[in-house]
Amino acid sequence: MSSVLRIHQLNKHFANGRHALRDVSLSVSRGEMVALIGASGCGKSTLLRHVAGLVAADGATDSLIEIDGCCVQKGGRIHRDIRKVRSQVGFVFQQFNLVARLPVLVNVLVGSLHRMPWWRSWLRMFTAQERALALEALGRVGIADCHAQRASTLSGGQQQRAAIARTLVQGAKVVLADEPIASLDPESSRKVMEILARINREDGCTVIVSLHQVDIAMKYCPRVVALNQGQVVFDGPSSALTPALLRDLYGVQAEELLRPAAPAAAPEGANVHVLNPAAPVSWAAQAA
Ligand SMILES: Nc1ncnc2c1ncn2[C@@H]1O[C@H](COP(=O)(O)OP(=O)(O)OP(=O)(O)O)[C@@H](O)[C@H]1O
Repeated sequence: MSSVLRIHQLNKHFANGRHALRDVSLSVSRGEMVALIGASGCGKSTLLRHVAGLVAADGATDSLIEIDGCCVQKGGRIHRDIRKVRSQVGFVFQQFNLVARLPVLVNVLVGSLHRMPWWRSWLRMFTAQERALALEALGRVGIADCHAQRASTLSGGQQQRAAIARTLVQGAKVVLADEPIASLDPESSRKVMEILARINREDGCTVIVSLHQVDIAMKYCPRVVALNQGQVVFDGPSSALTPALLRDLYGVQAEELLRPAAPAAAPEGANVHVLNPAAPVSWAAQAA
């Protein structure tokens, strides 16, 4: 499989001296669905923001980020053609990032702005074809009937689904989802994760999603990358992760990752690994 994302020797110190990313190197193949896990403050958001070219890495280094062979940043400098690269990358934020007062359909149509002349985007003049595409995307995430409502009137889960519809309209090859379910109830979380898995499966879209709970990462993502204090400490099949390994990697912080998702998140008959920190042996046996 060809590599769609390449990260080489990424380091990031913030102005306050915090060393948030330490020599991060990763390669993600086209069509993979990868979970980025780690305790709070380990650098998940910082890494995704670097990949999207929203933050520059430390200068005077050999760092490199490429998406589909195009440079996002090199040696701490964001590439001058970053807008072109960003058009291939959909970013789903924890807090949805929709324009609250605008209708849902217009929010989704924002995903097509990069394909139209500036005057049309400025006047918000969308063609019938663009509207049809946006409606179709809303249908795929199950909220077509909400298209005329203001974004602010949707539930959190519906807003997140609208944000995913926006990436569909954008035609993103890579979707970066930064804790997309962190503020959602279990049932909405399940729907959002199912939709991300479906666009990965059906559209061949590469998905990298940061998550707090290991059980959700294991259920939806065949590959897991775990960070600890800005460093990649595990990169491999999610089935290889065990509570014992997580405790080795994280020490006391492992409890944060092992906290199971609420049972309501599990669909009937689903093969969910419910992580019980009190019973690591049986869970490890199940995962093996
Ligand atoms: N703009 C900034 N200035 C200074 N420090 C920052 C900045 N952004 C992030 N940090 C620090 O970098 C580290 C990594 O933060 P980051 O938000 O990437 O973690 P995270 O793994 O996404 O955490 P969470 O799961 O809580 O969202 C943290 O210690 C954070 O305080």
